[in-house]
Amino acid sequence: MTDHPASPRSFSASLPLKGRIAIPGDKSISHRALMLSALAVGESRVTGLLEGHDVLATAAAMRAMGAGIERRDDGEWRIHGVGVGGLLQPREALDMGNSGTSTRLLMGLVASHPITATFTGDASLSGRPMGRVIEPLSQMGADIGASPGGRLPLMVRGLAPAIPLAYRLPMASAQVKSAVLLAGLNTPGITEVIEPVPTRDHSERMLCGFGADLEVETDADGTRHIRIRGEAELKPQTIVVPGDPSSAAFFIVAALIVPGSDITVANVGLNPTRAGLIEILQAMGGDIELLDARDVGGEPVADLRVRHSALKGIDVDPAVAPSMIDEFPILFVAAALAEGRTVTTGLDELRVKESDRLSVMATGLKAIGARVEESEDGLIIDGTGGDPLPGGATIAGHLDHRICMSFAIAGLVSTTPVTVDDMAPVATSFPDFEVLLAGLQGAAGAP
Ligand SMILES: O=C(O)C1=C[C@@H](OP(=O)(O)O)[C@@H](O)[C@H](O)C1
Ligand SMILES: C=C(OP(=O)(O)O)C(=O)O
Repeated sequence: MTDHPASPRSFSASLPLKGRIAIPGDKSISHRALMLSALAVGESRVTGLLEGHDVLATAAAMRAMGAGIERRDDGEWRIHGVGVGGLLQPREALDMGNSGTSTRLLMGLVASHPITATFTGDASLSGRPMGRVIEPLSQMGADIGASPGGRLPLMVRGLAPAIPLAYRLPMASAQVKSAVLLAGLNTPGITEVIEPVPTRDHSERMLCGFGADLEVETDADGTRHIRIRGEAELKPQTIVVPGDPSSAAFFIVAALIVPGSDITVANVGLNPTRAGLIEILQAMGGDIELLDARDVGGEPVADLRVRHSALKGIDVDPAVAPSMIDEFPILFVAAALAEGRTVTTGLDELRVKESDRLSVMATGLKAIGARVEESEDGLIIDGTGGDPLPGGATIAGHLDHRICMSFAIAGLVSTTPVTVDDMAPVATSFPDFEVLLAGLQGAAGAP
């Protein structure tokens, strides 16, 4: 992803979206399935793995550290783990591409193994702060040399045995939590993460599934204490990865705002630590019906029927933010079409994603005629009440897949087409995005 030819695309006013699509595998769960399988003793099998560039970067890194990872023709992945403590010294730098999750979680794994690894990434990832993981991992004994500002490229020299730590998260970050827990896997004794604000819990769920000794205690005020006993032996698993709610979000919002739409989005993961967007869109008046609620691979899943709706602006409670942190760009598009004002606050974490998502969304939405004001930690948006946006601008995607997809959807409700300067980054999380979109548009035109 570092250097690629740009793929500009224009998106224009759409016919109603109709039909049914299945959402590909969850990115967060896919990363963890590969990492934990690579640390189990024996062969794990994973189906539904997201085959986006971010997850493939994790697969390549785990291979470079000794795991056997292959994809069969039927789409199942087979992973031969090396056992906790068994990671090998990679011969070359680990190229993390655009992926913050790969970088931060793998830094955690390397930190408690007797190996040294260099991490590199694309221009977006090289601008993101790694100090948040460097700090706790250094306290556990890892020696980390980073570029100025705690950025990539950086080198982690692990320490084995590492020093167990009790670490209180200074920001709501599942990546930091997971980095410390993964370092704790090969650390003698108990490593504890204290989490004042709950974030996605896929690491905890999957570590338990692989047989790690992990317990969670919740204080009366909601603070979670997650304790893992190290030097664990992980048992290989068969994993089915549920669909990614963060990918589903683009089609859910698209159906809500494109007049006449009625779609079913199948296989959507609804882990409560990820499902905040559904709650907010329903509170805005979105017609979203949950069908066939079930359990897939230890995670709640349902099919969602979504129909065009007259949305109303809302004050989004910042407490919901961690459970929809990647969905704000597309929520801002929904808000731009709603009637009245939407106010978001407490979103400073959005400034350190693949791009500064507050500033990039504010600039782009203004360019296509939305009424938006940027504050220090959120956006204030006055919607059109369902009228189309003027559109007619070229949007810089800043190597941020979620920005690119958000403006693609905005184009569907714009009078003049919206051009995204480069859709290539979408392949990091959702390679089939445009194919699925075309399918829903095609179904509308079908007899
Ligand atoms: O742990 C994870 O898989 C992720 C955690 C979140 O990041 P932070 O931990 O930085 O909030 C999220 O934005 C990212 O897309 C995936
Ligand atoms: C923030 C994201 O991912 P990462 O941090 O893994 O790059 C995302 O997918 O929106």
